[in-house]
Amino acid sequence: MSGIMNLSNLTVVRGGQTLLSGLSCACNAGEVVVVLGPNGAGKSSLLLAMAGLIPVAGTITLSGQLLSAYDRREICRQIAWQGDLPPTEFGLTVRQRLLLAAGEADQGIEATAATMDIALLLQRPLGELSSGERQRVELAALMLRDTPVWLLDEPTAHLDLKHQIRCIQMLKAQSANGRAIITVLHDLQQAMAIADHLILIDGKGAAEYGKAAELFDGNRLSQLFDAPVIARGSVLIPDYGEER
Ligand SMILES: Nc1ncnc2c1ncn2[C@@H]1O[C@H](COP(=O)(O)OP(=O)(O)OP(=O)(O)O)[C@@H](O)[C@H]1O
Repeated sequence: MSGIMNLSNLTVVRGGQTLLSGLSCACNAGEVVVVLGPNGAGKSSLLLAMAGLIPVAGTITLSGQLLSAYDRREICRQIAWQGDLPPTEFGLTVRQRLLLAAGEADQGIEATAATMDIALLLQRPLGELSSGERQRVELAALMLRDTPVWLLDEPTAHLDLKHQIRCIQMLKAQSANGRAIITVLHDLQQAMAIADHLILIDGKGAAEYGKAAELFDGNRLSQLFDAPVIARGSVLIPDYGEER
């Protein structure tokens, strides 16, 4: 395999529990890998492993070198991370948060703020924003960092429908511009809209990697989530039962 990030025979153990074992995959520039699986399966743990933040068995390479051989600063130059909303201490405004992400050059801040629909929030303190507004700020901060790899843990969390769509469109555009994006998602439609490849983690220690077109299958996803997933035309949706 020859992606910008390659996992080979990866095993992740946490709290004495094997979350996944034997996972091999290639994450290529210009492609989106979506990680799906039930709560507690190990999706966030896999991203932490890919950022070099928790120990693993097997190998992870980044730009052709072992991840374990990089220092933290170089990993940060190559990988950007979006996880839970960070704390809002220090009284930073939105503009100051974005300046920190952009490395003090304010080039691109206005355009990025427009893309994430936060232009009117630039002077506001982060601590006064709603969760969805803060999530949009964090996505804008991500866009301002010039890293080839993005590791995203539920980037559409907290977002209303308009901004979920905007986020998914932004991820498509970023991947078309050459970023390698590995993202955890819970929404099947969002996953279908952007995934080139999928990593399915089943919560029992098994993980599977493959082309999205091959792994998006109602039976397979029903089994994965232990929940009914039905096909409506070419779209897979959760079965909530009869409509009222
Ligand atoms: N710091 C930790 N030490 C030990 N075990 C942990 C730690 N953090 C998480 N775990 C355990 O590892 C397992 C996987 O957690 P993880 O957060 O990776 O799941 P997830 O698939 O991202 O779940 P969710 O969909 O709920 O966000 C869980 O059983 C969790 O309890």
